[in-house]
Amino acid sequence: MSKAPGILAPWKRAPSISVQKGSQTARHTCLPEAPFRNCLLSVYKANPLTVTHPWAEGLDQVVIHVGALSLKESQELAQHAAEIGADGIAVIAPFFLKPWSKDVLINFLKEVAAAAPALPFYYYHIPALTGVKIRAEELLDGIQDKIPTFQGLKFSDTDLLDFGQCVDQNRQQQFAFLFGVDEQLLSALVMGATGAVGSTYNYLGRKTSQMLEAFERKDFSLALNYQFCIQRFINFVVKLGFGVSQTKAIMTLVSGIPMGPPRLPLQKASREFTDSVEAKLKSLDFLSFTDLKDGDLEAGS
Ligand SMILES: CC(=O)N[C@@H]([C@@H](O)[C@H](O)[C@H](O)CO)[C@@H](O)CC(=O)C(=O)O
Repeated sequence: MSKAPGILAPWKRAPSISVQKGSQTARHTCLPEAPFRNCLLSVYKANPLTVTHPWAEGLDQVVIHVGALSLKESQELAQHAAEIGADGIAVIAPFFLKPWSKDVLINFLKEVAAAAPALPFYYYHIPALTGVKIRAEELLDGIQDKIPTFQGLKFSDTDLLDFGQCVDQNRQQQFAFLFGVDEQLLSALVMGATGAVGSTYNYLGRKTSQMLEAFERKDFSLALNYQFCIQRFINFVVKLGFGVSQTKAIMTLVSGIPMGPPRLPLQKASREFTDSVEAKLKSLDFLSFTDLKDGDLEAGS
């Protein structure tokens, strides 16, 4: 894995990218649907990512999310990911017709993984959105016997008991444990997270990098200060109402790159939201005035 500015040692085994946009530098794991969650399910098929896509340039690795509601569609996406040279695939649990037991979910994942047998496979655990609450710790028990390409887990849940047990019970494996609750990342690092994937790293990269550096230096008090600072921002936007549309609006605000409007059924974030966020980012010293770019806020919000 190549080195890049802002790379920190705990992120060794995770497939990762370094993102540098203006003053925002961060290294984080890349599941392309995270920065572009509209790609998840509905959009990917119509607009498949390619590893030569401008967004993928300079990335260390590209892991493509191929989850879908139908097994066949998921397998087709997995094959396509292999054909275009992805470094791995990730899959969420199907959530309309849900798997109700660990064995059923494993069988579904196994069939998807088998469609791209040369690619590392990641399970994307996000029960708040899928409604599939099978504990990750149970799922990981013996998973490589069923899915030999299993490489790791993206864990987007606040259950740190479950996350900790995933790490603790798999110490002999070289799995990637990628954490997805940005406001709790420090706790997950203590538990053994090897990487992170999250929406806020697209614009809070610098503060997150500083937290990771402090953690690496074992300056836990400073790391906690950074985590609290990040929490203050996330707490603020959660109270205003925070989701994919708002993420797009903030990314446009910070980067100046128009992210485009969200697709139905999502509604674009209001101008009032964007204005409040801009003021908050400045008051928390996340951004100076010059960091903010003149993006096309209409297109991006
Ligand atoms: C439920 C959810 O959206 N979680 C986010 C977090 O990054 C989240 O936005 C952040 O922790 C703020 O709560 C990620 O884990 C998932 C994500 O970014 C994605 O799939 O697009």
